[in-house]
Parts: sequence; structure tokens; C-alpha cells
Amino acid sequence: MQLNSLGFPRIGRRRELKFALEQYWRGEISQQALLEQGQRLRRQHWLWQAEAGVEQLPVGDFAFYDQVLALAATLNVIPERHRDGDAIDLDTLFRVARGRAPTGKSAAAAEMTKYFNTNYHYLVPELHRDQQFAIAWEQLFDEVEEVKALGYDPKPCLLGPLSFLYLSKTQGEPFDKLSLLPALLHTYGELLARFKAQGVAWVQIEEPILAVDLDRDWQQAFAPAYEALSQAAPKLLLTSYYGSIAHHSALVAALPVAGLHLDLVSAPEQLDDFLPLLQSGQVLSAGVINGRNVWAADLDLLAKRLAPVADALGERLWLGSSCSLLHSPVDLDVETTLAPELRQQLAFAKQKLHELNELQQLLQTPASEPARAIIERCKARREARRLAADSAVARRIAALSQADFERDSEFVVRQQQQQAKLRLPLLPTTTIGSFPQTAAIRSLRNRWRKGELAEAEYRHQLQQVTRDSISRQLKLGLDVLVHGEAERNDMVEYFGEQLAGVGFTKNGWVQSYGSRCVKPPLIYGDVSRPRPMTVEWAEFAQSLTDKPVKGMLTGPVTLLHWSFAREDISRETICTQLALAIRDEVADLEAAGIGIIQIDEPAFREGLPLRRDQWQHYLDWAVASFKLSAACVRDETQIHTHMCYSEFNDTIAAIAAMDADVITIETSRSAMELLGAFEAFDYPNEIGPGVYDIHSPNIPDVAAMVALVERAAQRIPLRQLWINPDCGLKTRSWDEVEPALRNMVAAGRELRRRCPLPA
Ligand SMILES: Nc1nc2c(c(=O)[nH]1)N[C@@H](CNc1ccc(C(=O)N[C@@H](CCC(=O)N[C@@H](CCC(=O)N[C@@H](CCC(=O)O)C(=O)O)C(=O)O)C(=O)O)cc1)CN2
Ligand code: MET
Ligand SMILES: [Zn+2]
Repeated sequence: MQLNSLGFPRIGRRRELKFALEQYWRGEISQQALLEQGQRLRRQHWLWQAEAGVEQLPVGDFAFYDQVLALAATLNVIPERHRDGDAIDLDTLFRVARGRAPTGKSAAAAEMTKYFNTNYHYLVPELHRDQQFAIAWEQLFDEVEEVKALGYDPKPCLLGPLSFLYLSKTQGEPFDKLSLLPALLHTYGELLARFKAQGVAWVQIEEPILAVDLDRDWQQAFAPAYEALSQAAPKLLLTSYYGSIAHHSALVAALPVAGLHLDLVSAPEQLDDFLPLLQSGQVLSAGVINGRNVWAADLDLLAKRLAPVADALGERLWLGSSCSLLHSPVDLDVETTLAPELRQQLAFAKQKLHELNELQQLLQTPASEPARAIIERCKARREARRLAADSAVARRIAALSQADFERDSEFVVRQQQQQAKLRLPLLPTTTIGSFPQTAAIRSLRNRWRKGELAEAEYRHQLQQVTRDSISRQLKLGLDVLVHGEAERNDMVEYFGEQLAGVGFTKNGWVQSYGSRCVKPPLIYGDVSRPRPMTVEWAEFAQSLTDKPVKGMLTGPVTLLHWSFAREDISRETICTQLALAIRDEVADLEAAGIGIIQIDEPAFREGLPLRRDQWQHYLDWAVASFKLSAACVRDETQIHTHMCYSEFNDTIAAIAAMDADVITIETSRSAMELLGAFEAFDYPNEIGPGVYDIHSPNIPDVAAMVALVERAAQRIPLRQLWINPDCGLKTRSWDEVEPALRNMVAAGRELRRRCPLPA
């Protein structure tokens, strides 16, 4: 019974990779030093996995920026604009990812997008009609040798050819991506043959697209593709994750692969679907340890469920994590200040490997002393969870009525009252909330956390920062101001730290993209808001000006989706609890005289289930939670929401049902095409389509922004439009932000001059 690790986080338990990357990009260390840091991390992570009893160590889970980008490089799928001669080196990859690197010419970075329904971003490979594939980057093969040199067996992990194609985008003249499959399979064949020549026994070939709804042509491509691949290859472990693949079971069962990995955390019922379909000799890797959450597993219950399967399959049953541990923080051992009650409920990546080992013990020697101790621990943990409930929260939810979810009047009535109160011009200008999180601000917070800076002094300094950002906005002439979010480490973590029922770690970092990480809060109990979280900052900022300053909150759906949530109650219920906590804050902001309140929901779309037949249920409770968080205000109080990373065709009815008075969205990169959905739907409320891309350091010029708004005005009535950037500005510097906003405000003035409307 082998233990199957699908991949280990690469960032390092102290974010060593992040710091090495950023030093390298700043020119402070050599490429050699960066490569050596990568090697040290891989070695450490392999040794941890081996210690836990994992026999085949994953290779290909490490990447200096992104594993999809590394695979694209391996296959020679690198855009011309990022090349510098024929050979690909590490700087080529960084130019693809960031647009620039210590060597070579800068060029627009490739697009980054969310990997399925996770908060991890991958770089989208760009394919041309006449794409040539070839093995062009040796990292995977080198790492196979590294594992062998350590004395272990390597298991290369790579995205399969169909998922690779599916996640790529076409460039130039449109064409059917599947037309590239034969050529791609040829190169995958070479890759697999090289692994075989290196002595590799198994390859983890990942086809996560099996968990989504696939058109016929994609379904039909699987059988011939895997027929071709199985020829010269090591044994293939066809790997799925993030959801059930039972809707493709007939197709999957017929593929010539030596093993099948199923994510039995997100879809436990697939076990019964696939057991009778296994081919003779085929391995089943049961993904039962959750790679996407931090809670210690109920190993005793898992063992009970798997015991008959182990009896039936013997050596052919492997025990695995549900998916790669990429989405999990690295090591609980470095969390030295967690409350013991919370700590005993947790398992991070390193601990999850030991859970696999303990599960193996429970299955192999159920009556042994160690097995009995494991079972006792599991029972105690469940008991502790049961005792921690806050019944007041449940009572409050039970007492909700429909009226709690609805504003007093419909939008047109509210709009008039808001206009009368706020007196905003046509095409009001605003920003999305955050201003540059400068090194000085981060360092203040760092010293405060270490106790080197007193609370009062920390707050005083942050007030100075806020004062400065208000005065810059006044000089720029923006219509609706923001306080700038300087006091927030992160838009989710900041709230997590203040809510009851929510815990947070010191080092529980998870890679979001490249060197950027997030520290998701741990929602372990019933959520409530003991005291106001943002009111003082909003009040302070509003006290500095007569112009409206937006109150700034993160919405319940996003708080849920970007946290590690408990699993003993439904996500819908957790979201309702979060909504009530935010609702309390909204009410306090309004009472403090804040006339515009923004409730950000950037993760709204990303929370959609993978399968369409589950969308409506999700949308129903997600919309209801947002409305519950916002609906307590008077008609004259204007509610904004903000969404980036979205594509609205599928969800526009739900977006409209949220009934925010104003929604600001990311549109500039798609040249306002996203607005098509709003136009087609006759979206009734106000919209701020982003007029410039905050991900780029370039300063947008006035004419470009005027043109974008004019394009927007062809689709949306002018009276409904706002002018704002795509997203928050926290990752930019003031040198970039000030000229960009100056131009944005100028664009607004120019447009008002061109198209004056009676007020
Ligand atoms: N939760 C969440 N998910 C999200 C997003 C988001 O904003 N939040 N946006 C999208 C992803 N975009 C992202 C954009 C930027 C960062 C980002 O910049 N992360 C920072 C960490 C932000 C943070 O928590 N900063 C802390 C500082 C943490 C830190 O590194 N401290 C240093 C010391 C810093 C110093 O003294 O200067 C240390 O501990 O060593 C703070 O401000 O307090 C990073 O990786 O560097 C992450 C995701 C999608 N998902
Ligand atoms: N208010 C937040 C900000 O401006 C919204 C970010 S959406 C990822 O940073
Ligand atoms: Zn955003």
C-alpha cells in the first residue's frame, strides 16, 4: 500500500523561495544563488516526504514561478516576444511571467488566471496555429536525477496533454486547439520516453479537466490520446482532482492507464462509481487527505471506509492527498503561538504526509498500540469541535426573515435619494480601495507586531499615511475618495484577525502566484463580530474632507472563499454567518456617517462550482449572503461592490440580483468586451468599468481612457457609468499611481465636456 504525494508546496516554510526570487529580480543575488536555493528547498521537501514513508517522490511540483509555465517551457511553448535567442533559460520564464527579467528585453507578460476553482494563478500558455512542440527545457529531467542521487525513486508529475491544451489560449487567427493534439502527443511521447530511459517507473499525468463539463470533441480525444501515450511510457497514473469525474466514468474506465487517482475529499461518492470499473491490475490512488484545507483528518473514519477496499485491492490501493499540497501551508511545527485547542485540529502539508502514514497503520495493523492511540486522538478532536459551538449565532440565523435580505426601496428610488444626497457629477471618478502598501507601511506593521512599536504610535503613523492619501486624492480631484487600506495586511486576513470563530497563523503562507503569497484565515467556529473592525479608520478619513469617503469591507463570499473553512457545517451556513458579521459593520459605518460603503466580492465568480448543474444552488446562497450583508442601510446610503477576475456572461443575472447600487469591475484588458453581458442583460444599476490595468507599471494616457469610456458608453447609458481603475493599487508605487490617476481624472473632465447631460 503505497503513500502517494501529489506534490509539495515549493514556497518554503519561511517563504525562502519568495525572498530568493525577489532578491534575484532586484539584482541582489546571482542566478546561481537562486538556483541553489531552489535545490535546497526541493531536497528538504523530498526528505520530509521520504521520512513520512512516501516511496515515490514527486518531481515537477517545484517551479520557480509556476508549474504550468515550466511545463510550457519544457514543450517549447514560449511566446516569441519573450525569447532572447533560441535557448530558454530561467530569465525567459520570468519574462513570460512578469514582462521583465534581469536579462533580455521587456515585453508584455503572459496572461495569468485562476487554476480551476482555486486561489492559485497559473500562466496561460499561448498557442499559435502552426505551433511547433519540442523538448526545450530540461528542469524536469534534471530533477529526476536529483531524486535518484538522493537515493529515492522519482515520480514526475505533469499536466496531461488534454488539460494542457484546454488551459492554453490561442493567439492570432482563431483555430481549434485540438488540431494541435497530434503534434503535442508526439512531444509528450518523447518526454515520457526520456523518463523511462531515466528509470522512472510511474508518471503522474494530471487531467483535472475531467472534473468539468467537456464537449464531445474533448471527451472523444481522450481514448486515442492515451492509446498513443501508453506506447513507450512508464506506467501512467491518470490523476484527477478538485471534483468528481464520475460523469466521464465510461471514458476514463476504458483508458489504457496503469492507475487512477481520484479526489475522494471533494467527491467521496466516486469511490463506489469507480471500484467496479477498475481494470485488472489497475492501481487506485485514493485521495483522502485534503490538499486544500488545513483540518486534521478523521483518520479513524477514513480507515473504516477504506478497510474493505484495502481487502479487495491489496497492493493496488494507494493512499494519497486529494490533490497537490500546493494549496496548503507548509509546516505546523513553525506555528509556535497558536492556541492549543486550534492547533490540535490542524494539519499542514508536512503533517498531512504523516496522516497518510497513520492511515496506513490503521489499515495494516488496526489492533496495534499506535493505531489505538491514533483513534483516540481522532475522537478527542471531534469532541473538542463539538463543544466549541456559539449558539447565539445559530439563533440569529434562525430568526432571519426575507425582509432582512432586501433594501427598503427598489434601485430607481434609491438612486434618486443618493443623487440628492451625494450630488456627484456625471461619470464620477473613484478608486477601488487600496493605495500603495509601501515598504515603510509594511515595516511599521512588522515592528508593531514584534512589539517594537507601541499600539498608539502604530495607529498614529497609519493616520499620517491615511492623511497623506486623502490629501493626494483631493489634489488629484477625485470625486469619491477611499482611506487607502494602509492598516490592512490583506483584504481577507485583516478581517479574519478580528472576527470571533476565526483564527490566523504566523507562517501559514500559501502561494497565490509567483512570489506572492496569502495567509488564509482559519474559520474554525461560529463567526461573529465582537466589535467594529473598520469604523475608526473610515471615520478618521471622512473627518479630513467634505467629499464622500467610501467605507471599505470584504464581502462574505470572498471571506469564505479565501479562507480555510470548517467542514462540519455547510459553506452556505458559514457564508450566512460571515454576512451577519459584515452586516454589523455596515450598520456601524452608516451610523458613523459614512454615506458610501463598498463590499468587495472579487472571489464571487471563482467560487462557482466546476460543474454547471451545481451553479444555481451556489449562486442562490452567494447572492443571498451578499444581500444580507448590505441590505440593512437606508435608501440614501450607497452600496458598492467590486469584482475583478470575472467574466460575467454566466453570472450576470446573479450579479444583478445582488442589487448593489454601483459595481466596479475589471474590464480594461478586454477593452470593455466584458460589458457585453451587462448590455445584453439591460443591467439596471450603476457600473464602473475599470479604465486602466493596475497590474502593469505603465501610465495609461488620457486619450486611451477617454476612448475606453466612449466604448463603454456605446453599451451602457452614460448616466450609469463611473470612472475607476480595474482594481486596488496596493501593489503599485505612488510614482505610478499619481500620474495614472491624474490622467484618469483628466479623462473624466474631457468626457464631461464632450457629453454634457442635464443633471
Ligand atoms: N487573500 C487574498 N487573496 C487574493 C488576493 C488578495 O488580495 N488577498 N488578490 C489576488 C491575488 N493577489 C495577490 C496580490 C498581492 C499579494 C501580496 O502582495 N502578498 C504579500 C503579502 C501581503 C501581506 O500579508 N503583507 C504583510 C507583511 C507580510 C510580510 O512579508 N512581512 C515581512 C516583513 C515586512 C517588512 O518588514 O517590510 C516578514 O514577515 O518577513 C503586511 O502587510 O503586514 C506577499 O506575498 O508578499 C498576494 C496576492 C487573488 N487572491
Ligand atoms: N478594496 C480592495 C483593494 O483595493 C479590492 C481588491 S480586489 C482583489 O485592494
Ligand atoms: Zn480587485
